[in-house]
Amino acid sequence: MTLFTFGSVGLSFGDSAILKSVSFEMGAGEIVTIVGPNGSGKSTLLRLLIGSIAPSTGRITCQAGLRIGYVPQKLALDPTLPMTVDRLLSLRRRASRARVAQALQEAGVPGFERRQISALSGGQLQRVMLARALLGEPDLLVLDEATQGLDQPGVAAFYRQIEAVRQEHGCGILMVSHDLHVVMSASDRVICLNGHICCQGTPQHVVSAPEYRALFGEGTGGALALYSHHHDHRHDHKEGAQ
Ligand SMILES: Nc1ncnc2c1ncn2[C@@H]1O[C@H](COP(=O)(O)OP(=O)(O)OP(=O)(O)O)[C@@H](O)[C@H]1O
Repeated sequence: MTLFTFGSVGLSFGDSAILKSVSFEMGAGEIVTIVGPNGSGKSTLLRLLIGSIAPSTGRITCQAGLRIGYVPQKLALDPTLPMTVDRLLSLRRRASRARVAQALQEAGVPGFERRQISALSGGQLQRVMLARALLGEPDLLVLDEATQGLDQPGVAAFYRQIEAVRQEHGCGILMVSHDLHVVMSASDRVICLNGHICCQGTPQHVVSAPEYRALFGEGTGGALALYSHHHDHRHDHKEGAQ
């Protein structure tokens, strides 16, 4: 079953083409990761999917009644504002205590209802945000760099939680991430975006690219090698560029 389809989607802000002819689809229960350099349009693609902006060209089709749970990059909340976890979780929709407790349990922060948001660690806050997304019983979880600022064990633990959520709920998961080495193993498919889809495939396919070896131990330099593999085209996003 297809959750959504992007058909030749393009997006321009004024004169700048941010996304050009992006076509892909996601099946139920798939984990797909979008990687790409800064400013390559990853967050914009997610914003198109959740409907907060409309495409300039092309079409986005979603399965009828598709429920999307969105985990943002950061929570835009004044850290000095007193706010408990269960208050945050009930801001958007009312949920029973039992349901909140269950969502917190599934997200790996059981019993956190009375904690102050300002007193949570980065990893705990991301799990609370995951619990918030789970409350809507999503068919598709969308995560925008949800592990930014977490340390290496925190990142790995968060992805393990995501995989457990998929097993439990069978929801599809679409995420943007810079944690390439971790998402490679956790994803069914990786899409490299740079204004357009440069390449995509299974992690094994990507791993077989010689540049992937450069990812290990070479930090961002290695990661960026992935984006440039097999490129025989330009990235100036002008009309006519592939
Ligand atoms: N509302 C907007 N108006 C004008 N330009 C925008 C707007 N939103 C995003 N952009 C531009 O679109 C481009 C893509 O931004 P986007 O946030 O999608 O990139 P990204 O791949 O998620 O980057 P990063 O890895 O840095 O988070 C950037 O050049 C950005 O400046």
